[in-house]
Amino acid sequence: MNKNKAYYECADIIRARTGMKRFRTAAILGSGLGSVLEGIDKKTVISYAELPDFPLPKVEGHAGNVICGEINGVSVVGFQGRAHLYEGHPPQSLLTPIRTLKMLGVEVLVQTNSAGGLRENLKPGTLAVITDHINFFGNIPLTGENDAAIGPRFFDMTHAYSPELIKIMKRCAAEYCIPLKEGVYAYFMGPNFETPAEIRAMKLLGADLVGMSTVPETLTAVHAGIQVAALSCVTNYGAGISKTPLSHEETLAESKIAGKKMSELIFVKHARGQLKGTPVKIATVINFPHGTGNPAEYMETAKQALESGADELDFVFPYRDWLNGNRTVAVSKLQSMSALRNGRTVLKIILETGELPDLKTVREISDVCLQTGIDFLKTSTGKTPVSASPEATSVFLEAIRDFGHPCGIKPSGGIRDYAVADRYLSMAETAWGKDMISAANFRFGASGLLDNLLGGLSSLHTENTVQQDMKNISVSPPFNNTPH
Ligand SMILES: O=P(O)(O)O[C@H]1O[C@H](CO)[C@@H](O)[C@H]1O
Ligand code: HPA
Repeated sequence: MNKNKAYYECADIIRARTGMKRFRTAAILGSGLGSVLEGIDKKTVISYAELPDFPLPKVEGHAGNVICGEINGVSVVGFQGRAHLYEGHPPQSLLTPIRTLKMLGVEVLVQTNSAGGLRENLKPGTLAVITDHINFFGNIPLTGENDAAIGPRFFDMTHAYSPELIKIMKRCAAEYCIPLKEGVYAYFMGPNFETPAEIRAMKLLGADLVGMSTVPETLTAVHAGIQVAALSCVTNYGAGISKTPLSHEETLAESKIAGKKMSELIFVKHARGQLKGTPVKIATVINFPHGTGNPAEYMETAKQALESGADELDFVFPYRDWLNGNRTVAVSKLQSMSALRNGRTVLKIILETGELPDLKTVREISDVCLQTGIDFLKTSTGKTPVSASPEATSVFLEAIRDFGHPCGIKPSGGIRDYAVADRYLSMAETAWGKDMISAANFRFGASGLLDNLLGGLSSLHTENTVQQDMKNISVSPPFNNTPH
């Protein structure tokens, strides 16, 4: 290999600055997605400007930093932003970042980008894994003399986007209940967005996504023997499909939201890794937080959650349907959710009691839930002005006692200190009898309570119940807000 190439020097600088010799995995973070790796461990940030011959992005949303560190003990190097050919960079200048990765020992490159969606199911906000691409623009980084030490003159693109990595991405997304679509990415050089006719043509040719990046880097990486995976964040429908004019502002606004989902995918995984081998149970919220979700979508999410090993589902009762007079609709949604359970699933129903007009309604809905055979009545999502209340909890306790079959309760939302928690517990003891209360039928929504409990645990007479309960942690799917 020719030692004069700038990418050797870039790799040396990165090694020296980070003290890390080798990086296994790399990520390129597209428009507005630069924050995805912000939370990595042992972080070092190096500006592209410090690296010789590194093309500097000039577009907003591309910070131009190398961010290095570790995720779950795996060394990662990320590029916050990329240079695009439409910025006027010579195509060959895009070789430097990818070959720097090669010199650092990178085996897997995960690319992200913002893209237009060409199909109805690829609506803004969707994440899609790229399965292949279409490139009609000849001027790519590998045009010109070939460096045979890096890769062959002619190289195969049959599996440019590693089928193995695609499988892993899909598995991870399913595990963390992140809806993930897939599609073929059509590369346009830009900087203009495409015309409606171009979009129609691309659709006919089999494209699902469209964008102005990723392909030069994929080609350069595949040539160098690096495995590629790529994830598009759909920020808009393609021209002619979108009802509004396309703009980079829209790209940035949408990708900011999706960037959070991407980070959560990475860091929920991190948390999951840490929980491995512990008795901590995984619960996920469904139809959260308003109980107004699209049944097809939340049923799919619940299915995926169960397939991925979730132990518990916290379903927000469609209380707005109920309050609008559509009681049959609300009950049928509840029954469908209940029917989805496997033998070991714990189903908790969040009634959102603070939004119900009176205690009579709390009782009516509680009775319907009990007749459906659910496992816990839960007061609140914590997202409404009024959350758990002793009055609603008392109605739960009576309804369950009258029903005569086991069902637990979970006061949740706004319970922040153990004195208050203790009051709820005393209510349950009075209603059901002290010996009847256990972690199997009494829980708190503990997220705001946990630190306080840890401080005062030893003095609490219900130590065993609370400790047991703390083994049940709720993990919200990344598309939702965290439940309380
Ligand atoms: O592909 P990334 O770099 O994410 O950015 C996409 O967003 C920009 C257009 O808004 C274009 O650069 C397009 O390619
Ligand atoms: N076309 C090209 N690039 C894009 C688009 C698009 O519709 N959206 C985001 N990047």
